[in-house]
Amino acid sequence: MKFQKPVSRESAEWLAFAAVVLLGCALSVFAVLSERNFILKNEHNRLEAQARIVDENLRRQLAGVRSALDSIRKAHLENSPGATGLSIQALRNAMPGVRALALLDKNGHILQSSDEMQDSHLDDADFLRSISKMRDAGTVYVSRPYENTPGTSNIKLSMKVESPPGDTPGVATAILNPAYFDVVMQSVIYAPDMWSSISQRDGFVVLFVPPSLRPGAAIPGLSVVPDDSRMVVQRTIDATQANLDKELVVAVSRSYQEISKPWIRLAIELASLWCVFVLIVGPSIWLLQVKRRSLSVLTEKRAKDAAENAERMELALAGARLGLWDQALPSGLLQVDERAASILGHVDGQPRTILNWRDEIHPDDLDNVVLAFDRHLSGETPRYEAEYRLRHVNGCWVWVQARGKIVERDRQGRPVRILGTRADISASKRHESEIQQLAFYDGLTGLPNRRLLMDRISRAVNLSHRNRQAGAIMFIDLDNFKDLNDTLGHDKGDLLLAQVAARLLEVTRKTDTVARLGGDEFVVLLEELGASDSSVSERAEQIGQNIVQRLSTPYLLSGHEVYSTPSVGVAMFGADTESIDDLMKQADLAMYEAKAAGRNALRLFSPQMQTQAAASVALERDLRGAIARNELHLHYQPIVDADRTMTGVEALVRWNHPRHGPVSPAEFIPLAEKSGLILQIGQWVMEQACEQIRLWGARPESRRLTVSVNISARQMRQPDFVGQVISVLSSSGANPFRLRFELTESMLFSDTEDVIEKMNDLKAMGVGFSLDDFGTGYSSLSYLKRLPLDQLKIDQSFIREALTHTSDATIAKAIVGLAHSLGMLVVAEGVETEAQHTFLAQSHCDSFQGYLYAPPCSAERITALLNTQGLDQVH
Ligand SMILES: Nc1nc2c(ncn2[C@@H]2O[C@H](COP(=O)(O)OP(=O)(O)OP(=O)(O)O)[C@@H](O)[C@H]2O)c(=O)[nH]1
Repeated sequence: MKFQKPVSRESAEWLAFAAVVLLGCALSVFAVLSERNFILKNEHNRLEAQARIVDENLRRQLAGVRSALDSIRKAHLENSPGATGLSIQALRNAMPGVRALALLDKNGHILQSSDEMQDSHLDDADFLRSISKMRDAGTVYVSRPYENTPGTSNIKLSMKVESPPGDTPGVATAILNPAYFDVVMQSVIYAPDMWSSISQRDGFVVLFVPPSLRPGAAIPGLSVVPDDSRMVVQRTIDATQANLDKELVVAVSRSYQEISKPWIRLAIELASLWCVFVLIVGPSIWLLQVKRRSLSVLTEKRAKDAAENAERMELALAGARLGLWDQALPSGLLQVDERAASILGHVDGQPRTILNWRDEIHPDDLDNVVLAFDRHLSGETPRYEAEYRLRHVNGCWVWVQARGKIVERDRQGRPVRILGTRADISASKRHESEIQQLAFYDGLTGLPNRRLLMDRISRAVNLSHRNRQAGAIMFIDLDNFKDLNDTLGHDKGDLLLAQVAARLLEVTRKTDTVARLGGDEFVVLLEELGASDSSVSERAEQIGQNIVQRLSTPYLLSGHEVYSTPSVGVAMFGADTESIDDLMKQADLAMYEAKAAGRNALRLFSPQMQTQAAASVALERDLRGAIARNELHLHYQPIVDADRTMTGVEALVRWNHPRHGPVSPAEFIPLAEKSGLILQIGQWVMEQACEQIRLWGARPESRRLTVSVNISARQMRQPDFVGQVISVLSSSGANPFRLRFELTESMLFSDTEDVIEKMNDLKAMGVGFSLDDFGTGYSSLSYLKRLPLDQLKIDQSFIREALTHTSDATIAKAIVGLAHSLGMLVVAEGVETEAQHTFLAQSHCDSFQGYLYAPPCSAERITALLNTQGLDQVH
C-alpha cells in the first residue's frame, strides 16, 4: 500500500519525538552529571571533614608528644631523674595516644621509661642510626613505622636530649599508641569502602584503616592510594610548622565506584526510563501513524469513491439525459436542475424554481399525473412514475417521463420532500408512434393493416355482444388489378391503391375502419349498423353498393384515365358471432361469389354460399382423382371456314362426375386453376389431343385437321413447358403442324419475353398459336406483332352483340383488319346465328366456331362428320 499523504506531519511528529528524547536525554545527562558532581563534591567535603578530624587529633597528639618529650628533656637537663621517672609515667598516662615514653641514651639504652616500655625494642639499628642523625634539639624526629606485633604499626617520636655537660646526650622517645589512632581513624570511617591512613611523606604508612586492606608498609610515593579509582583527601602536617623532621600525611579515601553508585543508578534509571519511553512512545507513534495513514487512505478512498460516485451519477444523468427535480410538500414548490430545465428550453444553465408545477402539464395528461403522484404519496405505489407532456418555452409540448420517490417525512410520517428525475422521451414517443405506424398501418395507403384490423374486428364483435348492435365487414378486391399493374406498371398500381383507399375513407364514417389486407384487398369494418338483421344487411348492402359505385368511377393516374372495378363480399356480425376467422372467411367467400358473378359486383354472405363453397371443396377433392379414374374426356368443337368446311377443332375437356354427372368446365376449370390441378389436366389434355392428331393424321379426310388446345398461364410458365410438348409430340407421334395452342391475353402480360421465347421454340417445330378471347383484355399492339401468332380469336361477346351494337361490329371488323394486316387469320367464336355468320363472312373473317356449325362432340363424332362433311347433322 502506498501512503502518500501526511508525510510532513509524520516527519514533524518524529522530529518532535526525537527532540523530546534528545532533550530528555540531555536533561538526564545533565541531571546525572549534576548529581555526580554534587555527590563527589559532597563526598569530598565529607572526606575532608573526616581527614580534618584525624588531622586535628594527630596534631593534638603530636603537640602532646612534643610537650611530653620536651618535659622529659627538660627534666633530664635539670638533672632530676626521679622526678623525670615519675613525670614520664604521668605524662604517658595523660596521653592516650602514647603507648610509652622513654628517655634513652645515645646508644638506645633506656634511661627512664613509662611502664609500657618493656615490650618495646628501642635498640634496633635503624633507631640508633636515626638518633645519631638528630641534630636539632627542637625537632621531633619521626621513626619509620615498624611492627612489634604483626599487623600493628608502631612509630616512635623522638627529641634530642642535650645531656648536661659531660654527660652522654640521649633522646626522649614516645611510642605512639596504634590502638588509639586506630579508634580515631575508625571513627571517621562512615562507609565500608572508606580508607583512612597516616603516612609519611616518603610513603611509609604509619597507620591504615582498615588494616586488612593496607597496601603495604612502605609504598614509595606520597599517597597510600596508588590508583585513580579512589577519591582521596589528604592533609599534610607540615614538618616545619610542627617541628618534625618529616611531614606526615593524613589521607582518607573512598572508592569512586562506591561513591558513584547513586548517580550511576540514577543514570541507569533515567536511561531505562528513556529507553522505555522510546520503546513505548516510538512504536505508539508508528502505530498511530500507520492507523492514521490507513484511516486517511480510507477517508481518501471514501472521498474518492464519493467523488467517483458523484461523477458517475452525473455521467449517468447526463448520459441518460436525466434532469433532477426536488419538490417540497405540501407547498408543492418544485425545483429543477439545469438539465431538467433545459428539456423545456431553458438553456441558461440555471436551475429553476416553479411555484405552480401543474401549470406546465398538458391538460389531457394532468389527471393521470396527479393520480400517480397522489397514489405514491398515499403509499399505494413504491414510487411515482408518469409519462406526460410539458410545455416547452417555444410553446410546443415535450413528452417527458418523470420518476420520483419520497425521501423525507415529518415526525408524523407525512411526506415532506420528494425527489426524482425527468427525462425527455419525445424521441422515443416519436419512434413508438413510428413503430406503431409500421406495425399497425399499411405503408402505401396509411390505412390500418391486417393486424390492427383484426384487433378492431375483435373489439367490434365483443362490443356487439354487449350492446346487441350488429355490424358488417366488407372484403373488397379490385378486379383484374394484376392486368393494370402489368400494363401500366406497378407505380400506377400503387397510385390506384392509394386512390381506392382515399375513396373508401370518403364513403365511410369516421367510426368505421377501412383497412388494407395487402395487394388489392381492402376491408371495411362497419360498426353499430343497427339491431335487426334485415336492417343491418340493408344498410350494409347500401354502403357496399356505394363503395362499388364509387370505386368503379374512372381514376386519373398521372394523366392516365383508368377504369377499375371492385368485387365486394359482405358478412354480418352480431351477438351470435363466435369466430372472427369464420366471419372473415364468410366475407371472403362472398367476395369470391361476387368475382364469380362476373366481378364489379357485391355479394352478401349467405349460408348457401357456405354450402356451395363446401360443395366446390368437395368437387375439387373429387377432381384430384378424376384423371386416374378416367372420368375426364375430351370433346372437340369444329372450326370451319367460310364454306363451312371443317378445318380444325378445339379440344375441350369434360368431366363426367360419377355422382353428379357431367360437370361444367366453367365450374371445375377455375377449381383446377386455383388448386394447381390445371397442370395435370393440361398435360392430360395435350396428350389426348396429340394422340387424336396422330389418329386423325392416319386418315386422309382428317389428315389436315388442326387441333386447338387451351393452354393455361400456369402451364406456359413452367420452365420445361417446351420440353414437355416435345416429349408428348414425340411419344404420340403427332404432327406438330396440326397442333395449335390457344393462349389468353393475360398470360402474355407477365414474363412476356419468356412466353415469346417458348412460343418461338414451339413455332419452330410447327406448333401453331391462337390468341383466345381477343379484345377483352388490354392487348398491346406493340407485343402483338412480336408474337408468332397464327390466329386471333374474336371474343364471343363481340360476336353476340355485333348485330345489335355497331361498336361491337366495328371492333370485330377492326380485329379482322388488324389480324390480317399482321398476317394472322381470324376465328370468330360463339357464332350462333346465320346472321352472325353472314356478318362475319362479309367482314372477311377466316374461320368460325359455334353452335351454328357444331357443338363440342366426341372424336368419333368428328371423324364421322368429316367422313360426311355434314355439319348440319350434328344438331
Ligand atoms: N401496384 C401494386 N400491386 C400489388 C401490390 N401488392 C400486390 N400487388 C399485385 O396485385 C395483384 C393482385 O392480383 P389478384 O387480386 O390476385 O388478381 P387480379 O388481377 O386482381 O384478379 P381478380 O382479383 O381475380 O379480379 C398481383 O398482381 C400483385 O402482384 C402493391 O402494393 N402495389
